[in-house]
Amino acid sequence: MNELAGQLENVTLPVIDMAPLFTERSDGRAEVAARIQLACRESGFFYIAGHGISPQLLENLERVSHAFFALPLERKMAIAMAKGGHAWRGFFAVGGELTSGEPDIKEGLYFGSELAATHPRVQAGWPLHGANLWPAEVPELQELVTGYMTETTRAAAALLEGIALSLNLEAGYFRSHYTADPTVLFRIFHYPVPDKATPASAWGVGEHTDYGLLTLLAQDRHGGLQVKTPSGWIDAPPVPGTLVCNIGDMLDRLTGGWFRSTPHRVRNVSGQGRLSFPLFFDPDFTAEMRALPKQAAQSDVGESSTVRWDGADLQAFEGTYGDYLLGKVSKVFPELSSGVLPKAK
Ligand SMILES: O=C(O)CCC(=O)C(=O)O
Ligand SMILES: [Fe+2]
Repeated sequence: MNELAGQLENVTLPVIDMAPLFTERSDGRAEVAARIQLACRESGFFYIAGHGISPQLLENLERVSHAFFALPLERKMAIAMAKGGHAWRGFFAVGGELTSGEPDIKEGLYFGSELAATHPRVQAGWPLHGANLWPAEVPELQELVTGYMTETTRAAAALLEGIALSLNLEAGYFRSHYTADPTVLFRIFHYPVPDKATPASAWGVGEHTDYGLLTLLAQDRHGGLQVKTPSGWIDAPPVPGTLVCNIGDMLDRLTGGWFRSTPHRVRNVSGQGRLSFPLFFDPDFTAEMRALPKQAAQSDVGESSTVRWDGADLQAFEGTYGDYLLGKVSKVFPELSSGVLPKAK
């Protein structure tokens, strides 16, 4: 951790070394779990070190992603999301996503678990299930994205064991109840330098919370991510070698608000194009969302747990994770969803 020390001066969120979660050492695991518990209750955001993801892989992914976004718009549109249909994959242009009702100043690529046309869920026409779209001009992207998703999913699964321990549940609790067949979505975002036509009030990503269990975010050196804390908005600047981790609405729902799904937003003021790489490690599409068993520590839920950034009553949600996700997706991509998604709750 020493080499990090100098980088941490402007960082107020905790950095948690999760390496003990990859071992059998119960004392080390308990210590990590205690730190996770504190972070999830305080802000729902922390950095993870010791995640096991190859820095070389991330470096290559960054280089190749820049090459993709530098293509002319019409070449990027060759894999536009509309062509991914139900699977919800491919490219969207700046202004194409409305995270909190207004167009975001970002473009991006959507990926997910690769499912063949013969997979029963694809055959049955399930939304958000299917094959990824890959750009012909940047062939290296496929192997890099696939490798990054594999490594980051492994880190997320280990981290979820730490979260289970932090809730007095057995380490495998979430795996056996919620993530045996997880919903894994991965995105690459490019936040361009705002041009003269961009209103000063516009956001790269508007204020929102994430939908599922865990988000693991790699960001390049430019920064711009802000997190809402009880004492106001704070920056979550890049810390080399770490990822930002935050918990989503479903962990908030499962813990009755004891763990926070915290609003965040992005504005790129670096003067250069910014890349970020969020991976969402979420429950099975079919998993029913209800409160955790009683032994999960969740006794002193404060009032803030019921007052949400979007006015929604998260604790009242009942249904599967798929229901929840489709409801969200149809709001952030209204145009696309009207054609391809079944009516969501
Ligand atoms: O780009 C970032 O730093 C954050 C992206 C984000 O919040 C999201 O994709 O949910
Ligand atoms: Fe987010």
